[in-house]
Amino acid sequence: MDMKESPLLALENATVHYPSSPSPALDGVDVALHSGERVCLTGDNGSGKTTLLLALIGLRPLRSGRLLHHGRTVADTRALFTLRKEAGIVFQHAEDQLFSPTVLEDVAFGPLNIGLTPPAARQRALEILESLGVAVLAERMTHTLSGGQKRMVALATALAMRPRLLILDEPTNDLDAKGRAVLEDYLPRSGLTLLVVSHDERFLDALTTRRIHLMEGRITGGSKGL
Ligand SMILES: Nc1ncnc2c1ncn2[C@@H]1O[C@H](COP(=O)(O)OP(=O)(O)OP(=O)(O)O)[C@@H](O)[C@H]1O
Repeated sequence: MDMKESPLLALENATVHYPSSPSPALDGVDVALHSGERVCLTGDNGSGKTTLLLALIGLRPLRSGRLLHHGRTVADTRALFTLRKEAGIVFQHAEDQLFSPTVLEDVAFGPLNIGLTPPAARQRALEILESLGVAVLAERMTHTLSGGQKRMVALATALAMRPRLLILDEPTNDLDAKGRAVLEDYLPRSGLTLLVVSHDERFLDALTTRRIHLMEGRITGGSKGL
């Protein structure tokens, strides 16, 4: 197989079950994400969007089917680790991923963890906060931020790891028009491969290049990218 042609991430015939639920949350899903694409994932509440995001980065185990990273099955912890280095995620509830006392410490945490020196990590964190227009928040206590500010900071923590792929679950929730405009400007210019779950049609139109639609755990519309 020509590895250049392989999608960055793909699921093949993927099925996910939650123990407490009789019907599958994902039911035989085939989907592929190629480098440079900006894909949106739509569907009703409970249709499986978040489950699909989690399955794509190996955070939700498959009952059957395969997860592929650059065309190779993600079959062990090492493969999962390599995948996670490339893929950042910002959860629907942004505060779930903020845990340091200050904004700057939170954004610098990942870079420090992968071995940057404290000054280099601080510099990287400041640059990212600056590029998202929220450098003024750097010294703020994280728990005092507004919902929209928390969302921007959570995005900064993901970007600080310099992922190739960014997965965003309802990124415009709590954002005002200015925050939304920053994302609409920054994300396409970043060159990142994007997978975005959103009900915000205007935002999706401005940002994404392809659409996938889920219904009751199955892909029923858009293009699977296969
Ligand atoms: N931890 C869990 N335990 C049991 N069932 C779950 C769990 N998480 C999700 N589900 C169920 O799996 C199905 C898909 O949920 P999921 O959160 O993926 O949907 P969604 O499309 O992201 O929904 P929303 O738009 O409301 O965020 C739903 O029926 C949901 O109730």
